[in-house]
Amino acid sequence: MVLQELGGKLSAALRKLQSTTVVDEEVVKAIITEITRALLESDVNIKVVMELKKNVEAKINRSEDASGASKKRLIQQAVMEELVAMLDPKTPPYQMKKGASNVIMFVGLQGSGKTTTIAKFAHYYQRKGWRVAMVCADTFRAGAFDQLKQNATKLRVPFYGSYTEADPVRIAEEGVEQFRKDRFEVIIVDTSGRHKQEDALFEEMREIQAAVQPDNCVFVMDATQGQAVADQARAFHEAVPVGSVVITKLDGHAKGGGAMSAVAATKSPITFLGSGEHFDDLEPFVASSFVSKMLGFGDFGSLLRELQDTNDPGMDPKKMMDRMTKGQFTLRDFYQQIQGVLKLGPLNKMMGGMMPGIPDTAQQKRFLYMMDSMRDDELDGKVDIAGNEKRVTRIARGSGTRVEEVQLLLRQHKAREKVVAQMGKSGMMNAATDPAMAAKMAQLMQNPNSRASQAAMSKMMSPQMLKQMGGRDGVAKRMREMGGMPGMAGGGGMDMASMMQAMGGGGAGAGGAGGGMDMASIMKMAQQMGMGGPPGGGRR
Ligand SMILES: Nc1nc2c(ncn2[C@@H]2O[C@H](COP(=O)(O)OP(=O)(O)OP(=O)(O)O)[C@@H](O)[C@H]2O)c(=O)[nH]1
Repeated sequence: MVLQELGGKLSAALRKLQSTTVVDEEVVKAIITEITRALLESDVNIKVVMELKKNVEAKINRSEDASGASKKRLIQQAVMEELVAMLDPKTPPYQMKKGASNVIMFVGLQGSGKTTTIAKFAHYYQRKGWRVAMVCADTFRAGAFDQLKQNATKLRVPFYGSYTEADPVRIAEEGVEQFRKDRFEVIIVDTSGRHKQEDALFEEMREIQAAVQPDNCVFVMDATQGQAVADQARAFHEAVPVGSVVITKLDGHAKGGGAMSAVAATKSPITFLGSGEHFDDLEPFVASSFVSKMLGFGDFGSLLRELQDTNDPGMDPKKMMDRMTKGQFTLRDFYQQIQGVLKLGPLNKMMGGMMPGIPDTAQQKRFLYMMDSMRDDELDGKVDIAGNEKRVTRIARGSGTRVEEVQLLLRQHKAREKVVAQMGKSGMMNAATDPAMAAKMAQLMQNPNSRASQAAMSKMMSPQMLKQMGGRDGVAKRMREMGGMPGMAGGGGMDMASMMQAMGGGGAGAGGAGGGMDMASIMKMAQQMGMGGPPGGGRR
């Protein structure tokens, strides 16, 4: 997770709200001051910070007479919205077209992390099942071709380049032509960087751009310089049609917030963030999800996007739901579920708190390692492992765990399988995946403090679930808590109600992950199975 420090400071300021009962002018002022300071410390431009402050204050002042609880929510919502607005240039980025040749030219200064990012980018699309190839048109830096070649070989991605040809335009043209002919879907062109912005670099970029006619120019930029990158971003933007930006080296860097807001100000959409030196360290960027995650509110949006994007047919969430409605629950399903829970972050903890007997995060991860050592037929429940001592020992050894732990995993899986089988038989699973029910729950969550909503919510639950939640009072308490949670009760595109509706509706945006991923089913399944959340995305 990038920008931890800033996130920690911002959420600490917001958490103060939770502990105060009286929200008077002084409290509001103190919180806004803390947020302002946190942003300035992460090098966000002072003008941008002042604008944000002004907007938050205006939003709060507009509803002067709001009561304590709703005022808290209002402040949290306003902060969320303003942070999202700061990072979202509202310019749609280039959309990759499946089945066509998308030529993507990467530009950036030397050392910005361009070549590394290209490998991450290739890996990202490759994992999703796209046919990827790379062209090295960086003839300026000695060793650039070797670096790209090494990465491409590790990733098993075809590459094109030359040790002898000195003309980058010619290499780019030839490489792209060959890969177009071979119908590659993502053709990445690496171009040279220079130590600083100079005319020769921009001229070369323009020539390559004219020769290969890329569908998108991705500008790679190093975050460590903070807001100072604004000039650089503008200069590249003027030289070539930059369609998206990747910001690198955001891992633990104090100035990241400055770089991100500076880029957003140039109206170039940020599409990915680099957060380390490994191929996996690339996070797709969506402002609302990012802010929500940064503040520690969990990130349903990107979880669902991952679910939709997953390319492994065994990990298809729709198929998983289909199987579950039939009462089947394989180890592979268990794997997906644990992954989903792990991705929920703090929300995992919150939901976990509702249910006893949930393995902690470390144990969940060890379960994943064990399942990584299993064969497909074992994951798919075609053969039994529990009775095969040799396999249990082998799996323990392969995953660096103990035999008893593998047995624990198998027992936990069996227990869940039993519950799903029962639910499947009773038809409860079908009710749980009913979008109308999700919409109704969403509506009720809009008034978490109303006694009528609490009663209606209780009525929607099965007697066992109601009992588990501590009866009507327990449901009321849970609703109030969720309603009072920032990001849950509205705003920032992350509110519980619209999330439920989106997921339940199965339509646009985050929803539609097989139509079966509504909040009601997630909550219900979580309740029934002693787990914390929805099934997770593709397996690594
Ligand atoms: N911590 C961290 N390091 C990164 C990240 N991205 C790249 N790097 C490191 O930054 C250094 C420069 O990256 P390169 O990819 O070689 O740089 P480049 O921009 O391709 O350089 P040119 O090809 O000369 O333009 C390398 O040591 C990378 O490992 C990131 O997201 N986080």
